[in-house]
Amino acid sequence: MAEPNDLFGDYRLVVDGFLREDQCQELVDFAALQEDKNGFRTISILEAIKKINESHDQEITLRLFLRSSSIAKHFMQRYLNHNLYHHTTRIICKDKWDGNCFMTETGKCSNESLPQGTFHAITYLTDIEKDAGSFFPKPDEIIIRPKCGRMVTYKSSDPVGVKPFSDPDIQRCVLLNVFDNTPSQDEINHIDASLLLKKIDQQRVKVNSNDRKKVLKTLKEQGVEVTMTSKDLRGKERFVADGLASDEECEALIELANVGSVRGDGYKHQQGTVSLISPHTKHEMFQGLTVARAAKLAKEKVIGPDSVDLYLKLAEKGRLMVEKYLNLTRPLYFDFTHLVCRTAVDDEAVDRKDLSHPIHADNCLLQPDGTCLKEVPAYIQRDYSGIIYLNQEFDGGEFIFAYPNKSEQTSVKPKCGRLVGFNAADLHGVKAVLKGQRCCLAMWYTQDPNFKELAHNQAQKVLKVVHAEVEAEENDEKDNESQTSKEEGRTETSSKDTKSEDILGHSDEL
Ligand SMILES: O=C(O)CCC(=O)C(=O)O
Ligand SMILES: [Fe+2]
Repeated sequence: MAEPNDLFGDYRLVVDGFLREDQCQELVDFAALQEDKNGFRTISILEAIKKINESHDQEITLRLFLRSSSIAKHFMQRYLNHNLYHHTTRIICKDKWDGNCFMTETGKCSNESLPQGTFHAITYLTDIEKDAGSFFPKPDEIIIRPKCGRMVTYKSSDPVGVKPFSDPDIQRCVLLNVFDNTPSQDEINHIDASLLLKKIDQQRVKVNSNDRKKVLKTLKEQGVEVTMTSKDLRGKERFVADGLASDEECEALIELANVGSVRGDGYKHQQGTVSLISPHTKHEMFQGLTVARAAKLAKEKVIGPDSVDLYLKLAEKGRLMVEKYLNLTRPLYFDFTHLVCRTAVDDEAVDRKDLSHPIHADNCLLQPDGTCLKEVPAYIQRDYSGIIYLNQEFDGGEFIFAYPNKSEQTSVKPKCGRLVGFNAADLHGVKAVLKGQRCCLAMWYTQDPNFKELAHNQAQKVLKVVHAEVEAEENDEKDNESQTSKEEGRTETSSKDTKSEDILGHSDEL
């Protein structure tokens, strides 16, 4: 954090870490469809409300939009130690700026517009290496580099400009928050937006409680069957269901995990560096693939889109089963989804006393006295967990529920298509994987829509584009082939079939 002294001016602050990359991307995409006459893509809270009223599709993005500007407001209030109100809240994206006037962050030349409100907070949504910085011209010029999640604040009367940029690869997007000491329309828009979201929540609860039987029936028809109940597992909200995935599906996902996953993925924050070795035990290797990374790899054509479709589809099946079987009236949302494999490093290490994953709860910090503290850094928003296993060809690796003294209570043997669903506060762990590789799809769910993982929606959008590209390539290929066969006569027609099969085969490969 850079403070006013470093920045030569009162109320000038630069603070990093307000948004993650996926959140920046989501807000950039939200503004993408709204181009105004000056070449800006921009959306306000009021325009967002209209959009959500037309279709609830992007309700989750509105939540993020509201939350991001509320966090900025709370931060400023804390810093200034007095109340503030929203005056203007807008996402603004621009592709180039020729610098023909002193342009402010609102996109207007400074001589065209009077500064509005009392304080400005600009949160960058895109990373820009050169040009396009914000700058304080006085007393000495200071340039701030745009970077996703970085917020710069200043007094509205403090002149701040935007440096010109023309590189076609640059898109400069910011979340503009103007605050004032008295409430105005924008503050009311924020309240209206929150009420709209509450209404959507209530509707969802209503629909949710009505469709339980139907969904469970459909899942049953698809071969899903509960094989261990809460009684068998000696806990209130626990079950095991089989038949969620076929052998082919399990194989495809294991292959996806092995091709696309990053060793140590998901645990970088604990380790400092990415490591081959599991964060839980030195006898195992740990690799994981997030939904966001899977979508990225599909976009880069490293993996086929079908395997990512399958990843999302299976996760959704698991989510539905946990929500419906446990009869939860408030919907479950993905908080985090991870395709994970654990592999024994040394198949000979048979007398291991360690666990593959020590006894823990997914939403609190287990204390030596057996109590569990629901405090950050635990993921306290997580309410339920679900693990779908993908194989059984390994030694050890049983999932166990545990007593507060960490001793084993009940155990579940993984196998392809088996789901274990449980309350995220239940103590559990994984026994050592003694030989081979153990893969599963791990899911953590929340009932707070504000924590809904953005990656699933973002991945769906990416997959739509990738599928369209693959289809277009296939059609091009077919056109070329039919052109060639027309030119070369009937003898060549068989090669056309082989070719299109190749392409399909390739996209189906993973
Ligand atoms: O893989 C399993 O069976 C459980 C893993 C687990 O509990 C976790 O990752 O939090
Ligand atoms: Fe866990």
